[in-house]
Amino acid sequence: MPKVWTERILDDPELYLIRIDDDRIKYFEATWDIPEGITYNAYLMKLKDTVVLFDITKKEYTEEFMEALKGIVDPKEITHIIIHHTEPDHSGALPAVLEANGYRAQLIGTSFAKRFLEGFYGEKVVENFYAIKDGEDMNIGGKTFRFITVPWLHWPDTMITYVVEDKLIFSCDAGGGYSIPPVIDDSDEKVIEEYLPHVTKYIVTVIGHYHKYIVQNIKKLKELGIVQEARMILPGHGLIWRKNPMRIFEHYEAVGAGKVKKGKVLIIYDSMYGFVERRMEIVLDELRKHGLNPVVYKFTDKEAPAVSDILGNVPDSEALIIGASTYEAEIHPRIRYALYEILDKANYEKPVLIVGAFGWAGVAGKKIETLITRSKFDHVDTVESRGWPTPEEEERLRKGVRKLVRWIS
Ligand SMILES: Cc1cc2nc3c(=O)[nH]c(=O)nc-3n(C[C@H](O)[C@H](O)[C@H](O)COP(=O)(O)O)c2cc1C
Repeated sequence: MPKVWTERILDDPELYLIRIDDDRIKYFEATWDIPEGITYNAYLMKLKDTVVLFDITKKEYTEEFMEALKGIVDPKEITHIIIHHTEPDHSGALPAVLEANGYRAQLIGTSFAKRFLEGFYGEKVVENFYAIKDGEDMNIGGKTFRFITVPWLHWPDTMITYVVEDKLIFSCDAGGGYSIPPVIDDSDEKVIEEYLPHVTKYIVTVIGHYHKYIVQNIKKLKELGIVQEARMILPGHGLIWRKNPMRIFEHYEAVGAGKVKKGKVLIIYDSMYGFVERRMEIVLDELRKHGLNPVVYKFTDKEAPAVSDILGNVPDSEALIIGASTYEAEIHPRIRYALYEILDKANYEKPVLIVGAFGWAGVAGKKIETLITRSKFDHVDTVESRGWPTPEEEERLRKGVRKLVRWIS
């Protein structure tokens, strides 16, 4: 059974969090390994003669959500449902909520959201849907609700709500992260330190494909002045930010821009029988001589790290070293997949050194080089050879690392 939190988080206005801790999930979006789990956060605000529900939850947790909701309000009393983003982890239980509500509530979202909801759940769900314009203000229960579109954070339908008088930002996916924090907000520094790497992993795997929009949209919100003055940021996943609301958007900006941790070098390689591995031992030795901090992920016959974890380590790395064997005239399949995702989700301007091993005709190194050259990454060197590395090969590898070190510095 997932833990369900129904917490009153503000008295004025009367605001509740309904958080479902999904500890059953293994692969977010049927792709990203998240043994750390995820939470789905919805919020409910009671105002004068008005009850506003912000987002919902995943279909799988409809029963738990309805029970929690009924503990706070009679669903028939809900007058407005704000849909920030229609992805079914936030909207799956919408038909059940509307059913219990007798279809009285007005839905509010972008015109994209209306189209998507109709496609997901049918016409009836959007019969009473109001499509907002970017920056539009609506008076709801005596408060000014400002709706601001933030396209591609993380779908084209996405918007946030700013409750002007109370300076509250309901931000849905933006500001969210993986894992199930043991508390609901940012009051404990230790919790935040453990949580932020899960936020980075979430940003890269979920929004990474659109990471330039992270920077653009936060700039837009800053120009509107609302990030700086926000009293609370209330995302659709993970911690609520009320002690230092700016901090989560600063973290998003840093990841979006690929802000580096000095000295961190991400190393990814496969090795079936130890030939690439031997090369990487030489590379690691040379890196350490230069005082760099390697973070290593390797695919062998004993281990296969999650690509989601590798992706989470790209944004703050100063450089990448990719090692691969040639496999049936291709890049080894594990590295092929990891690289494909890096280029799609974590395509940053960072230097890359390529290391390859082959049996009869090297292909992997050249193929990786072509992919890197066409991406935002900078190609530093490719060192590829047959079988066990000779002393000359060892020197070529060390030279490649020194070139990378010079590039970084
Ligand atoms: C299934 C398989 C397919 C391979 N295909 C190729 C190939 O197409 N071309 C090549 O030159 N070597 C090929 N090799 C040889 C490896 O690339 C070579 O042994 C390399 O040194 C392996 O490094 P590793 O033990 O670190 O994985 C293949 C090896 C295996 C096991």
